[in-house]
Amino acid sequence: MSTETVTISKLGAKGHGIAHGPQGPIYVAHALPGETVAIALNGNHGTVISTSAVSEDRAEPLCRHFDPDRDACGGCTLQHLASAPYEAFKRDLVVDALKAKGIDGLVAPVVSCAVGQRRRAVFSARQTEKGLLLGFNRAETNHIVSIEECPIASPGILSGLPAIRAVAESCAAGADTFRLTVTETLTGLDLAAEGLKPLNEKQRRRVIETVLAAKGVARVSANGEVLVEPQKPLVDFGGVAVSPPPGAFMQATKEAEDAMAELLLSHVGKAKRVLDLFAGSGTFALRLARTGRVHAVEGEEKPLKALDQAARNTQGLKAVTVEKRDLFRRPLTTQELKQYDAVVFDPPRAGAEAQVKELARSGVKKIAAVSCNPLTLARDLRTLIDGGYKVRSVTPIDQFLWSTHVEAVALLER
Ligand SMILES: C[S@@+](CC[C@H](N)C(=O)[O-])C[C@H]1O[C@@H](n2cnc3c(N)ncnc32)[C@H](O)[C@@H]1O
Repeated sequence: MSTETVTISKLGAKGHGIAHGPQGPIYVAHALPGETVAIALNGNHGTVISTSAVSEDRAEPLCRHFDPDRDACGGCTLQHLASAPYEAFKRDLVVDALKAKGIDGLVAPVVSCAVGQRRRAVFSARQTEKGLLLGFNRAETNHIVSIEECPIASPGILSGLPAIRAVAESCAAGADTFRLTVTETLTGLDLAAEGLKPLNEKQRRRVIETVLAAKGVARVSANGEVLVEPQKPLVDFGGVAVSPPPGAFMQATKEAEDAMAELLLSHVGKAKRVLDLFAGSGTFALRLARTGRVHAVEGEEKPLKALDQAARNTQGLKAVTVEKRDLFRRPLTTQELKQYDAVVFDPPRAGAEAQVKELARSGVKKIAAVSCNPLTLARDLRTLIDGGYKVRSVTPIDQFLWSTHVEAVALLER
């Protein structure tokens, strides 16, 4: 390890300040463009010792767990960046990914994210000699930082921390680390533990007693199995009540979900036959079914069942059909796509490569692409453009405040 003084020239995609040293780029966490910093250099990573020229874009972090000089949690990367350059950074993640695929000039301003909106958080937990450790991992390590506050989490999750801790403690057996996904639902907190060793009868009883004594916990599951469910967890997808399965995917903030839904609904308009691909528990399908018949396709059985049940229990929706299908291996073919006026797709980070190849050859009039990865979105848009589609807009949506992740909705037509 050596000491050097460097000047940061830009912010990298992972939120590090990047300086150019004689051996190539040096990545410095918590440093901003324009700043001159003395660093302890380890390989091509620097740790700030002192800053002599402070950027005007620097902001005071809101959370005590962000402080790099203390035991900082790795949940946030960019709390030290003021809001205007922060939003420019997020927008540029999309702009740069599209540019690299020859797609220019279509990116709208970012739909912002406020503090206190995150309704889903994934905690790490472990029993120690001093008691239960519950928190978030320090960046790029397995070390758990115990959490006392979190400005991005919803008030429901924050006020539920004592109950979450008590349930985690009742689940914890041995010193192994496990993950606890906490989702705030309309009926209470939904807690899904994963990576736990199978619980014996005594441990199960302890979890049940803890949940019944705690306030505000709707359900606890371990490795996908429901242990106790005082209330059926319910979420609202555009006026349709859905009970998602334990640990199922859900958009991390309701505000981002609503923004995405509004964009794609305005584009799809009154299309009579709509296909929703990678449909999850029906976040978009159930909203789309207010005006058109919807076929929802998804790889996982349980969310699809929740979607189907919600559609059957709700008055005033057009017909909703569901299909379990692996869209990476068996995308809908050009022939199958013929019956739809509009297609919505919202794949995992890997994107929808196989499916867009079929879509690019199809006659579907309108497409809405929702994505959590600008790189695979750009690749997929390129395929659709080469197949004759025009991109009308791309809107970045900040769903993961102070992280380096960004969502985007692209609207296309032919
Ligand atoms: C980003 S989520 C979107 C879910 C839903 N649209 C929503 O907004 O809640 C991606 C979804 O794709 C599903 N998925 C992942 N791989 C898949 C595959 N190979 N075939 C079909 N669905 C898949 C996941 O189960 C998940 O529900």
